[in-house]
Amino acid sequence: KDVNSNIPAIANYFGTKGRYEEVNPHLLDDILSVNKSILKPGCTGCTAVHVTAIIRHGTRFPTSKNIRRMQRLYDLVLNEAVATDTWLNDIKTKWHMWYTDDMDGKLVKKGRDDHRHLAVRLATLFPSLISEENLRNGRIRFITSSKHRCVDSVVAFQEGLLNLWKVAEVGLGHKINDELMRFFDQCQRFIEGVENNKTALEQVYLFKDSAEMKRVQMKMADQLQVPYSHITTDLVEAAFFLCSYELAIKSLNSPWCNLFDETDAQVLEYKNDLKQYWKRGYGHDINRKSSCTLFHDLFNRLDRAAHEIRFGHVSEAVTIQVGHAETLLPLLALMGFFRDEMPLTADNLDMQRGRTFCTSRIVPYAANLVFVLYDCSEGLRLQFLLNEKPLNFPNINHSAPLYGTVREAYGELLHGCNFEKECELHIPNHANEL
Ligand SMILES: O=P(O)(O)O[C@H]1[C@H](OP(=O)(O)O)[C@@H](OP(=O)(O)O)[C@H](O)[C@@H](O)[C@H]1OP(=O)(O)O
Repeated sequence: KDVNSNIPAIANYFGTKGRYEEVNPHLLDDILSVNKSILKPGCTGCTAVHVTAIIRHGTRFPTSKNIRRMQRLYDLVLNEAVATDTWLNDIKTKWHMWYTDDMDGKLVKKGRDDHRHLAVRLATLFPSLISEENLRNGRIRFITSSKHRCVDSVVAFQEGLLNLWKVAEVGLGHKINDELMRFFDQCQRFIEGVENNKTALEQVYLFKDSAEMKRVQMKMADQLQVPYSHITTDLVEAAFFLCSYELAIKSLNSPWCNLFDETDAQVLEYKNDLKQYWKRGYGHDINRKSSCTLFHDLFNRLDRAAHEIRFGHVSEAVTIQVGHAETLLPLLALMGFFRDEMPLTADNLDMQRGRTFCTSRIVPYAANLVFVLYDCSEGLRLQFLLNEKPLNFPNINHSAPLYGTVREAYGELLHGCNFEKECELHIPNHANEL
């Protein structure tokens, strides 16, 4: 059966729990296909001299928080739901709850394949940089978050390269660096002001009580023929996530998907986007300011390559950095990508249907930000690829502008964006404050 026909219509609305294939559907036919024409940075005599790739881990299991919710939903369906439809009967008699608490966000086999295949596609795009020779002579550096799903992803990425070149283990390593890949854990102002501050996600809570969400809850209760009060927003989300995980992990169009149509899915997608916007995106300045460390690290690498190429040799040809959706989103916001005119709020879903801050399109599993530095006849150029597709820097109308133009555009951040200053907690000293 054609694999594409087995994809639920709502698969494009799974937000940060979406498959990479939904963002790049051509990969469903050929997982290793690349489009080299995107690399023509619109100039002559260009040679790629450095690549930095900041990559989200691959497909993972649900976190324990969501596994518990899924178990509660499954129990409710088994004990209370009246099965009239075939799909509901399938949930009650054929499907079983196979997720267990110990899975807690760990990488799944599909997630390892996500990174193995991404490694091969990037090596195909940049054969002179992501090469066996550069791997052997230590010109490819691997950095990861300490979380198991990220460590397992970077190992899978390396396996993809070793398999491609039919090379036995060459003692590859990776450096764990949470200061870079989990910067949000070390930013006091973020921890106090957002992570541990319920009011920071007020719009998410308001949306949970919105008419749009109530409609989805009541529809689900009606389909299951259970009292409205038994279907909370958490259980609605658990059903939505079950559909997303069954597709992402097992490529199945699960019976759970029948609970939602595209209108319902757009409501649940917006709820997730509200969470990401207010916790990782433009909602609070500190969200993006906490990524200053990663921003400066990126441009320090690019600057070093730009300096070294003048002497004909770039010491670090490739940097592979593996993190989380919450690593990529704040950096994208700091650099001005996907900024809507209007903030995302609980009451403006209808006006935000065409929003640019849409995590389903930006950060699926294995999402990746790739920065390519070219040495061209007219100077150095920088190209940005998001999920293997070119994306212009904000307010720069060129697919690979001069590197100096990009540095100028980010001049204020390059000369500022001091992590310590941005993240320190301002403890009012009453004597001075008076
Ligand atoms: O809703 P869950 O518990 O899955 O949220 C996870 C994050 O998953 P996401 O919301 O991005 O789908 C997870 O991000 P990931 O990129 O590592 O998958 C994050 O690490 C984890 O802490 C949960 O985020 P939260 O903000 O703590 O809910």
